[in-house]
Amino acid sequence: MKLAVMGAGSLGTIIGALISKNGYDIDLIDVNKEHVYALNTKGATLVGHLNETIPVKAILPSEMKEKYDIVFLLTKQLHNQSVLEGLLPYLKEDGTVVSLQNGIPEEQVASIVGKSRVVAGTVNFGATWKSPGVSELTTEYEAFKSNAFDIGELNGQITERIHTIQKILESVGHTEIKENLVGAKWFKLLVNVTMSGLSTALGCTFGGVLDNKVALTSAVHIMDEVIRTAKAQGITFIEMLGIDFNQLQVTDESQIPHRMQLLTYAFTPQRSLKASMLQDLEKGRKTEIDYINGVIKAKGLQLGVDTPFNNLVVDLVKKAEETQQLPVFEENIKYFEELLNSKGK
Ligand SMILES: NC(=O)C1=CN([C@@H]2O[C@H](COP(=O)(O)OP(=O)(O)OC[C@H]3O[C@@H](n4cnc5c(N)ncnc54)[C@H](OP(=O)(O)O)[C@@H]3O)[C@@H](O)[C@H]2O)C=CC1
Ligand SMILES: CC(C)(CO)C(=O)C(=O)O
Repeated sequence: MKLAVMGAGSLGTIIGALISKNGYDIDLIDVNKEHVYALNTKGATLVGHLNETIPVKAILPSEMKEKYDIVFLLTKQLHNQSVLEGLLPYLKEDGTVVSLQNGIPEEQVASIVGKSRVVAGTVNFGATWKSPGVSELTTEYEAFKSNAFDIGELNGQITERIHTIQKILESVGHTEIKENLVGAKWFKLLVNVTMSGLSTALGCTFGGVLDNKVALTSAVHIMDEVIRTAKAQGITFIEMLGIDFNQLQVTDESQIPHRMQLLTYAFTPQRSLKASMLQDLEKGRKTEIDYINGVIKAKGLQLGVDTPFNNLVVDLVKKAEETQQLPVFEENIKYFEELLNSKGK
């Protein structure tokens, strides 16, 4: 079985290396020449909550030769059209693309490679690319090992191929097959919209959001907007940490302190996480904001759900992209404070 990771960056380096270590034949495909060279000559060096160097085979997209059975898609969504069009000649007729990106990219992926060749999943840990050949695991080891991926078929069926993919991903960490894949993707979207989007807009870690009353109250409202948008489409989130997020819509102001407590409980173990979108801003790059908070803004508009907190996150992140200035917490928190005051919240 011939495997590939398409986009061996922060996550792809770790995932590709650990699958390779388990004896699978996997190519780590990436456009960064220096990174590809370092991976081939020195191996993949995993740091942070991991500490090992693993021999891997890395190639540039222009060096693809063989056809792949399974490709783990780990480039940023911004590049999906060109990445997938380039991959098409190298994907077997009965091959599969495992879309592991944040957001809800499956429709677009399917429109390029064909619906029957797509399965999807969520990555439940964080990683940061450090330098050529080196990637850092930013989630604590136990949390990473015990809850690495949720995966599933788009139609929720339990098939032989989803079991095969589960077995491969178990090389990295615990992998659950979800019949409610849409609910799993939307739960990850809720996390990304609420915590990654807001922390990026404020230029802080997840802990920075939890430690500030205005930020945490805003996070509750952002989460509420996601829940309302999901509900309007008939989407049911999977449960996480025994919490049913479907029940957390804010119908009365008095519920806000309880929601703040729940967010603190759920994300305290992730305090040190820095959203991948903030890492993009630090590198002077465009973020996936259109595919994360932008999805809620667009769907909210379409479905008649008001999403002012989420729209503010989109505006602030886009401003940072355009001006190439990193968000400053003390400046941007004022916009959220104004929004809270204007709503009398
Ligand atoms: N990092 C994290 O903690 C998490 C990220 N995710 C999601 O996973 C996905 C990947 O994220 P992440 O690993 O952070 O992203 P990175 O940007 O770190 O990695 C993507 C890699 O793909 C490379 N690349 C760009 N264009 C191409 C191309 N045409 N062909 C092959 N490789 C290409 C990039 O090279 P170059 O940098 O030179 O452009 C980079 O090395 C995203 O959707 C993200 O939202 C999900 C959970 C956690
Ligand atoms: C929440 C986090 C950090 C890890 O799952 C992530 O998905 C991201 O910021 O891209």
